[in-house]
Amino acid sequence: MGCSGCRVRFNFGKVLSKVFVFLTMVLIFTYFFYCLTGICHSAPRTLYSQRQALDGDYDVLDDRSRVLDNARPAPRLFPDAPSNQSRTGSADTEQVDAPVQLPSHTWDSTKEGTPSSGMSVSNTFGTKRFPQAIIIGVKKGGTRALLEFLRIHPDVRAVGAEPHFFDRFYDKGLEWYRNLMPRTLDGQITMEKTPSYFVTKEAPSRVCTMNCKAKLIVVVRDPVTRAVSDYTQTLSKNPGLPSFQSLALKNSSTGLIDTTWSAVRIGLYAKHLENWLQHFPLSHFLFVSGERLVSDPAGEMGRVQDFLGLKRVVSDKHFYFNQTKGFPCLKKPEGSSRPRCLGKSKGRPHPQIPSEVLQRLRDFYKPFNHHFYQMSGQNFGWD
Ligand SMILES: Nc1ncnc2c1ncn2[C@@H]1O[C@H](COP(=O)(O)OS(=O)(=O)O)[C@@H](OP(=O)(O)O)[C@H]1O
Repeated sequence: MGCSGCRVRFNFGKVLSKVFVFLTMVLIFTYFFYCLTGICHSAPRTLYSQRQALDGDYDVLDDRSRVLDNARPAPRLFPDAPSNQSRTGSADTEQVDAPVQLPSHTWDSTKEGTPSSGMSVSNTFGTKRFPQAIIIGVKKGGTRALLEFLRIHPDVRAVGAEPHFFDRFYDKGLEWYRNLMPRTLDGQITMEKTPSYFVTKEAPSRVCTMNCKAKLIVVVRDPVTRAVSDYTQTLSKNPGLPSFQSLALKNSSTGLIDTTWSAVRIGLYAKHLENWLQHFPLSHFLFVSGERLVSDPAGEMGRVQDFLGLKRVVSDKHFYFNQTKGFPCLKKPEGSSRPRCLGKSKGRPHPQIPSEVLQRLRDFYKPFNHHFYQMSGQNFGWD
């Protein structure tokens, strides 16, 4: 009697250990399945993203908005949106920024999009494709605002951080680049923005090697204000920087402009555009006014959506003017807790620059601006 009780307990123990082994195998199998479909890749922060966080133009909010973008459910598609080219899929490489304290009015996607909590199954659907449209410039033109406004569109998926593939990381190869892209479904557009492409000599031929049909967006802003904005950004990281005028002028008595200073050189839009036009026809470009993106974001977004062949989804109902920020911000999306403005690194107050220095720069840019108006067929009214 006692012995048969032992046997029952013994058998029960065996069954229990078998169940345990079975469950462990199910767990391991499930883990590998998710790894194969890409989810495990989301957690670690790559060396590359850390490098970007240290980079001059990098906005820490950007990566987290990318996490949100990759985590949101698959959006509804519009049949009239352009179709994608590449169809091959590969593993995800999410980039996750360390949490930082954010002011309540800034873009904050940490709550909704942490890799542990927010990874929806939509992440496993779709295909990583090369971008069909790229915001190639210009630095300090308003490129971040444009990309974030575009990301509201259900048919646009974009890399949050700047990949810098066609200028800095080209030797990593096209597959590396495609792996950075979010997955898209048919009819969705893949996008990225790296404003330094516009002034990179090799970028046009490299972009053409990837996709000669790519649509190219350039956000342009008065080159004088742009130069001051560029200087303000550098100054914020290096408070010991010499004055704007000492960098902009070769010699204060002659008043000659130093075109070797990147803050000045980037504003020679006609010169950079000439380089791009050797590889792409003008019809592939859309020039967005950085000024109108602030004064009339919905109007400018209408042009951008038309250019991309998208239905006009982003409209004036998405924006409001935030008096504190001094810029348009996105209205509180349904189901979200707060409205969204760009971070502190966008819309910084500019230092006072002597008016004669600004005037000297204006005179210097005038012929280049006019040449650019002729080339682009648009008068931006900077002078
Ligand atoms: N909605 C909104 N919110 C905040 N800022 C806005 C917005 N729209 C355009 N801008 C202008 O964008 C300027 C920064 O440009 P970029 O995003 O291209 O800068 S960067 O090259 O990525 O560093 C930034 O320049 P500064 O004002 O000099 O900081 C802004 O003037």
